[in-house]
Formats: sequence, structure tokens, C-alpha cells
Amino acid sequence: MPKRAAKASERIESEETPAVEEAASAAASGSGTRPARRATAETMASRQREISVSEFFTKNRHLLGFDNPAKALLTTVKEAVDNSLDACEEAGILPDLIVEVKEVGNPTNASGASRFRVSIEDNGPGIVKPQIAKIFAKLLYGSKFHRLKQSRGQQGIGISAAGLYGQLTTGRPVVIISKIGKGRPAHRIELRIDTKRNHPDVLKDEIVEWDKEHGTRVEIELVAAYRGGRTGVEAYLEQTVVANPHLGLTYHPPKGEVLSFPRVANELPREAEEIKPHPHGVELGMLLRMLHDSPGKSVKQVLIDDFSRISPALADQVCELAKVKPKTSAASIVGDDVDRLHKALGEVKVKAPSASCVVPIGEELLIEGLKRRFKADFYVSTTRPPSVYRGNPFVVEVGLAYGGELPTDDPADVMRFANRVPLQYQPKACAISEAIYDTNWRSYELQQPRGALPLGPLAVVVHLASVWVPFTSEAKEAVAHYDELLREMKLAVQECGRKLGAHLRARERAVSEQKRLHLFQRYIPEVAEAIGAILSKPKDAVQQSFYSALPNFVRIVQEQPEKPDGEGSPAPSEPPPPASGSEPPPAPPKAAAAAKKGSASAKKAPPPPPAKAPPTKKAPPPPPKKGAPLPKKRTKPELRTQV
Ligand SMILES: Nc1ncnc2c1ncn2[C@@H]1O[C@H](COP(=O)(O)OP(=O)(O)OP(=O)(O)O)[C@@H](O)[C@H]1O
Repeated sequence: MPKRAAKASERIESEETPAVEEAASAAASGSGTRPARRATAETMASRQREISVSEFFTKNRHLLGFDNPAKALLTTVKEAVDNSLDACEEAGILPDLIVEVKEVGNPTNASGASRFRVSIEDNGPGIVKPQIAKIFAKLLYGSKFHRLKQSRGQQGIGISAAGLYGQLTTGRPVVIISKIGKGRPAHRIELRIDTKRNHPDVLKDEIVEWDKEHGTRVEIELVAAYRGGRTGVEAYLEQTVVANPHLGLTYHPPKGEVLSFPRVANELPREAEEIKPHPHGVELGMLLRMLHDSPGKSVKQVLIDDFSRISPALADQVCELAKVKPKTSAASIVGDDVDRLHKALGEVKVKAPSASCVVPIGEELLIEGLKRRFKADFYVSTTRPPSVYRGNPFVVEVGLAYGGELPTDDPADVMRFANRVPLQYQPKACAISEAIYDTNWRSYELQQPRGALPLGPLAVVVHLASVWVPFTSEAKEAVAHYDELLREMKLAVQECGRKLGAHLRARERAVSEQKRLHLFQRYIPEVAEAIGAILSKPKDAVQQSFYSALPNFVRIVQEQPEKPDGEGSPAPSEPPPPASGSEPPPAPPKAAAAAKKGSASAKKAPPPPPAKAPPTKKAPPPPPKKGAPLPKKRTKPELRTQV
């Protein structure tokens, strides 16, 4: 052993030996400075046991969106509304929902949290009785997790988690009423979750009168806080109707008037097709599981049966590339063969996934939805073609509303949607926000502080429709940053941004054109008089020639409002009053000089025509600042809302 290494090992030995002895003697005597060894593998093993998913989420309810009373209320409403919409659409029923949030207790603490009863009633297909208990009182139980089909719910945890939160904070059971058809009984069931077993306890089960033909009503009592603003229940419902034009909704808030949102589309969205995984982007572990879960099948058969877009010829090609015999038993495939198959699947040319498995809102309905929420001057939307991330097909669509009653000085109002569900929390963690922040809105004539949202009367809607939305957590608040998703989102935002920019530039041109005409109109009487004098023609005739040569100008004059004193609107031939504004346009040098000196020529100059209407109404609009909101009034018909 080299000298230095030998010395080091001596030092370690000399340091360790007494410590081990000390610990041993301390353990023997039950005292000493070093802690005694308290647990053995055996004692630890006696404490190791399975953790029920309900117990896990009881401790970690923040992971499911129940981390504070206000958010808990929103999440509860959201989970139930999303389920109702999914169920109605799946059953081909136009959804009619009644949402009620009622305060049933006094504020319990300084933060203003109180006891609320939330009820959500739908006209969906209802739930068969034996399933009710498991759906509402067993976490991770649902119909959507194991399939690749676009829906709002995915995980099979949402509504039972809301019930669990209610039970934890109030001790009250979840109450369900469900009826599956005309002439069938309506069941009313009270449920509690046995968290140790993640199992439902039915407290009450009765048949009740219910005037609905079919549907489900869920009632949950919980400690919550009612908040307004962007993250409140009302904002969620308002955004939900934007993305679901076929939804009819009535909302009873705890205070104030009942809100009604009648549907604006009488057709259901097309039903999303259930698909198999696309071979591009499938992960190795998933491929291995698919092969091993298919006993009795050959590799080729699994490729054809369990993936979308793989024909027998393509399956042969994959096997050839991977140097695996097509007839090899799928369940026996291991090691390098799986690696090569996985690689080959990524290399072969496969058709893009079928567009029928994702159902975007559609460009027209997205605009209808925006109109339902905002009174704007200009709307534009785009739906991108389908794309794939990790084998999952998706479509991104974007809608913009600009001008009108949208606030002019605020940052843009951004609405994020995933499978038609509004996302209200965690904007900074969401790929959708990143796509908007990363867009250069200045090139679309809007102001944008560095790294921030664009400013101006703008609302932006981004919708991601996918057979599986990659959320950053089980609370389903933000979309994960997959490159393929980000790229499509940016392209869609840019597409709409370019159209908005073109619209704003056209408006800007129209405004400066109008300003130029107004400037010209101011001098027409003087010029007409001078030309009339030179040509020995009456001033009025010359003036009229000017107006006829400028149809736009004449139209502006004709649009003058009537005078309140009943004098009527000015005739097109009448000289318009001088424009007034903060900076009056300079008078022609000659007339100005004459006026100043009070000379004879100045006296000959015609006096400014009398004002026929309040001057402010005729003033040319000031030139718009770049990015500043433009005036609402338009003069060119072709510049009306581009929808
Ligand atoms: N109102 C309803 N009408 C009909 N079926 C319903 C209704 N609510 C829930 N379900 C059924 O109960 C299942 C479980 O719902 P839950 O909210 O727990 O999970 P999910 O919607 O599947 O997924 P996620 O956890 O992502 O919300 C659903 O998959 C659906 O089959």
C-alpha cells in the first residue's frame, strides 16, 4: 500500500474504533453521547404496510387542489361540473346544469372560511345504483383512466376527492340523487369514505321522488371561502360557457342574483373517437407492458392490434428493422429485442394520428364563445391541425377578442383551457402562459413590457384538446412544458396575432386618412373662395365640386349629428366648421399672417364658418399611439369586425 494511503487508513481506523466501542458500550448501559441504535430491520419491517390512496390524499390534499378554502370550493364545483359535461356528451345529451353554492354556517376563522353546501345537478344519463358508492366514495375509480379518449376527467379521483375533503372538514356525508331513465326510480344515497380501506360506507339508501327524467345531483358540504375574481367560482363558470357553447347553465351564488347562461349552440360537439397509442413517441416501458400483456399473440399482431396506424406491411417493416421475427411470441420478448423494436417504431414513417380522436371547439364556435363573454370590436380564431406528443394526438386552438368594452390599460385577459376546462391556478407554471409570454406582441401593434403580457383591450383564449392532457400535477391546474405542445401553441398564437396586427394597422391607416381629410376640409371654404374669384365662379359651386371629388369626406359631413336646437344637419354643401382639438392645425401662412396684421387681405378672407355641432364631435381623432387602444368608431365599412 502506498505510504500516504496507509496513513489515511490508519487514521480512519484509529478514529472509528473508539466510536464504535463507545456506541456499543452506550447501547449496553443505555446512556452515553452517541445515540443508541433504536430500530432493527425486523422492528422496521413490523411497521411497514400498504398506504391506502385515501389516507395518502387525506395528508396530501393540496396535491388535488384542496390546499385552501377558496380553492377547495372551486375544485369541488369544477370536478362535479366537468363530470356532468363529460357524462352528458358521452350520452349525446345537450347539457343543462344547475349549480348552487349556499352558505350554511358562520365564518369559522379569521380567514373568512365558512361552511358551504355545493350542489350540482345535471340532465345526464344518471349512474346505475351499484356504481354510485364506488364513484363517489372510492379514490381512483372511474371510466376514463384506461382509455385514450378526449374527456375532461382523466384520473378517476376528482369527485371522490371533493367528497373526502367535505368529510374531513365538516364530517358530513356526500349526498347523491341519480335516475337513469323515465319511469325508473330515483335513488338518494348518503356516503362516507372509509379512508383506511379506500372503501365506500353507505349511510342511507332510499328511493325518492325526482321530477327529472334522468340525471345526477351531487351535494357536498365543506369548509370553504367564497371569492370573486379570476380564481373564483363565477369566473370558472363564465369561462366554461366560453369553451362550451352547447352548455345551458344556471348558477345560484351564495349572495346576489341567479345567473343564467343560455346555450348558444344547439349541437353537441362531435364525439371523440377512442384511439390506440400512436407508435411515434411511445415509451419503452409502455411497449414492454403492451407486449407482455398479450399472451398468445405474436409481435407483429400486437403491433397491428394495439397501435394506431400500423398496417401488416408496416408491422413487417418494423420487425425487419428491429431484426425480430414477426412471429415471435410477444410475451417472450426481452432485453435488446425490445430496445430495437422501440427504436424501429420511432424510425418508420407512420401516418399522423386520425383527427377524429380530438375534438376542438372550432374556429366559429370559439368566436361565439368569446362573444358570449366579451363585447369586442374584433374577433379572430384559429384551429391548428392535429399533432402528437408522446404518442398522444392533440390540437391547439387560439381565439382573440380586441377592443370594444375590454379594459384599455390592463394586461391582456388570458384564458387557458384543457379539454374545454378552464385552468385558473398556476398560470406561471403552465406551458400555455409561456407560449403567450414568448410571443412578440409588439410586432402585432401592441405594447408589451419585457417578459410580460401584452397590454391593451385584448382577451386571449388558448385551448388544448388532447386524448391525454399532461398536467403538471393531479390538481390539473397547469399544462406541462412538452416541446411539441409549446411549438403548436406558439404557432397558433402567432397566427391570430398576425391577423390582429393587420387589422390594427388597417385601422391606423384609416384614422390617419380621416385626419388628413379633416385637415383638408378646414381650408375648403377659403380655397373655394380664392379659386372662385380667379375663375369668376360662385364660391358655393367651387366648394360643391370639392365635396363631390371627395366622397368619403362628403359622407363624413353627412354623418354630422342633428343639432339639438332643431336646425337640422348641415347640408353636404355647407362648409364644415373648423376642426377643434388640442392642437389646431396651422392656418395657411398667408391667411394667418393677414389675420395677425389685420390687413385688408385678412379682412377679405372669409370668416370661419359658424359651428353647427359641438366641436369635439367633429374633431379629427388624434393619431393613435403605437399599441394604444384605437377609437371605436370606424368610417370604412371594410374594416368592420373580421370574424
Ligand atoms: N354526473 C355524472 N354522471 C355520470 N357519470 C358520472 C358523473 N360523475 C362521475 N361519473 C362517473 O364517475 C367516474 C369518476 O369520476 P371522477 O370525477 O372521480 O373521475 P374522472 O372524471 O374519471 O377523472 P378526474 O379525476 O380526472 O376528474 C367518471 O369516470 C364517470 O364514469
